[in-house]
Amino acid sequence: MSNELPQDPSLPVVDFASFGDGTSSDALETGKRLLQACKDVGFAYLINTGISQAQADDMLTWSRKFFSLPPDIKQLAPHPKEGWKQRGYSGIGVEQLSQMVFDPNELAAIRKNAPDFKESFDLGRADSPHLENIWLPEEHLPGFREAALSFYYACQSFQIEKLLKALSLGLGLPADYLAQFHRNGDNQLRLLHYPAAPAEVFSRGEKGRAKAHTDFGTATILFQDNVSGLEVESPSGSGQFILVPPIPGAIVFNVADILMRWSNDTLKSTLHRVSALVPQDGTGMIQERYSIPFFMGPDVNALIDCLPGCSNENRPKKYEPITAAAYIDMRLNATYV
Ligand SMILES: O=C(O)CCC(=O)C(=O)O
Ligand SMILES: [Fe+2]
Repeated sequence: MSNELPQDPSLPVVDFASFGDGTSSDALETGKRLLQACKDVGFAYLINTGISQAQADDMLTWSRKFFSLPPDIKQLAPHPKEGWKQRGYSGIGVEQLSQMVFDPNELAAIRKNAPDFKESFDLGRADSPHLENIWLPEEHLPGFREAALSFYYACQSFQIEKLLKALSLGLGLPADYLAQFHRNGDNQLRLLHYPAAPAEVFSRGEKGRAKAHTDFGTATILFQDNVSGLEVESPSGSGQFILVPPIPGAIVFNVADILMRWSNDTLKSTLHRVSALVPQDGTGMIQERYSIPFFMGPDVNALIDCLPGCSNENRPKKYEPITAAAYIDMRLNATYV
């Protein structure tokens, strides 16, 4: 796999080339480096993960094919109404507004309410007892199901065999420590498509790509096509956002909210967003963008209690233990009030 690393990448780079099965001193070094990135920024570029750029490109090509299908076909795999059932196809938010709003207050209200201008398809493991995948009838896109599941399992293998081990080692814990809370594979692969649109609909705030947010689960890895847009809040505390452009061969990693709580806020779940960047091609159009996050979550019955080594006299435990299920319920209730 080729890594054309820029001179001064905007995030720390963590190299898994010599991680092996997580037992060597090199593996410990990788874990420490990853942990430092989690403390400093909450984000990193990962290279030599074992998931090749060719695999990611192949999945991005499937994603393009999927989203190019007619809307009524995509609707044959509809996302359930219950927001927590993260499976199947979600269409682009219904357009809410006229192009002719100039009142600043009205515009501010619209900006706040404008749905993200994107469509998505979610899937998980094939054998979940409580959350089944929702597929298109196979004849509409033969091979899609198999390709998507195989990519899902490639991400999960990296998660279990390397990433959670590296995090555990970095935290000074046995390599398999975090994996024991991730036995059921409650993860989610999301194909995302941000359609092209004229630049002014973004600059006027009528459409956005993804508003600033943190992710819910343990951690996320993200594959992007070659259209930039992901931005991460600067650790300087200035409130500014740093562009995280795609680097061929590199995967973007971030800590999510459960891991931040679990680590007594030692590791950071950092705000990030997707902006519509105006290309310098004079067309005035914002290019479409495809990305694929893999959201990792602990088993629903896992007890999220301060990890060993993350609290002491000077840094007392901030949070009560909570099961992952109760935590997620709490967050969803806060979102949909
Ligand atoms: O599309 C991207 O690059 C990031 C998406 C994201 O942050 C999310 O879906 O949580
Ligand atoms: Fe995110």
